[in-house]
Amino acid sequence: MSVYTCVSPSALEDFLRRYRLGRPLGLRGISAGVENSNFFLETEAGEFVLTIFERLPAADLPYFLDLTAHLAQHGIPCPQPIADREGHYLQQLCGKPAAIVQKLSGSSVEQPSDRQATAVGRLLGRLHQAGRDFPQRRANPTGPHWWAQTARALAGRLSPAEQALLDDELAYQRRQRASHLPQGVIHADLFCDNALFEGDVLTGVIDFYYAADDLYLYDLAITVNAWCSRADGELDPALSRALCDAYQAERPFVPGEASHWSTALRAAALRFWLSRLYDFHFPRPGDLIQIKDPEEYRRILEARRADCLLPL
Ligand SMILES: Nc1ncnc2c1ncn2[C@@H]1O[C@H](COP(=O)(O)OP(=O)(O)O)[C@@H](O)[C@H]1O
Ligand SMILES: N[C@@H](CCOP(=O)(O)O)C(=O)O
Repeated sequence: MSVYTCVSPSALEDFLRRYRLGRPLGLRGISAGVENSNFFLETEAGEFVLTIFERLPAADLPYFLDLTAHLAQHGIPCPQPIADREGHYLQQLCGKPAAIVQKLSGSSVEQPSDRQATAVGRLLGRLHQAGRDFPQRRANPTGPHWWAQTARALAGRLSPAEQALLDDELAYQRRQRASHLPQGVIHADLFCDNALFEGDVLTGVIDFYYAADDLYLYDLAITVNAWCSRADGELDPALSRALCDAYQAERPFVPGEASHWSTALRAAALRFWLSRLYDFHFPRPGDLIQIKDPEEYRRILEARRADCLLPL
């Protein structure tokens, strides 16, 4: 659970006066999430989610909020940001940037079914298409440059086996070239806890705070690793097929993407192994902090390396 900032009742009252949402009726810290402090907020106007941005660069926040608004306007089920009385999505609370967004119905699943994987694949394909005419650009801050920087920060803290795996994978990824493949706005963190369902119906996708420009295939690989990996790191072939087929029905692959698939899966595994290692070795202070297990992503990375010619 991650709540890094406590909000007093008077601070909340002052904050809400800047919106047309009436008075606060309740505020409850949310038990999931890693990056931001999130709260379910009830006001006289209904239920919302309040996010206090803890470590995202302030200059990037309009991008996330404008992107979510753009996708919502293009039919993607995601939380429409709520504008304040002056029409701004971004405000300040407890001296930090903050925003209120629409609360979506549904809840996340831990063990997705084939139908749920299909719904996620279709949604991701639609999201990539809907992002095509979003005018703002954002380079991916957790790309290869960040991998190398994070690896340097972790030096001396890893076991010899972890260090050897990391060095070898970084060297492998440095030799790959993919800049000719289709790119655009990607979600970049479409894990099971970032999709909401009612039964098999996908009611929403949330948490666009890693969204950026990068390869669509890499986003699909992040999603497949997150949704279709077994406890031992191996892919569940039926789930993976369901998700990828549904994705391709929305955005068919171009030549060259299939042959890059295995590299994309490895890159996606490496990225989350690194961030989890970093959070494990450099935990942040806070009231309710959730640290995700790096070992899960080490197993996924090992399994994708062993399956190095995995067909798409
Ligand atoms: N708009 C929303 N509607 C409903 N629930 C939400 C919404 N936004 C966040 N949540 C809940 O809050 C949790 C954490 O949100 P998330 O954006 O993933 O946090 P973080 O950015 O810290 O990772 C989610 O798993 C979900 O349960
Ligand atoms: N999904 C990532 C961590 C990022 O946290 P989120 O709560 O913002 O999705 C992981 O599982 O490592």
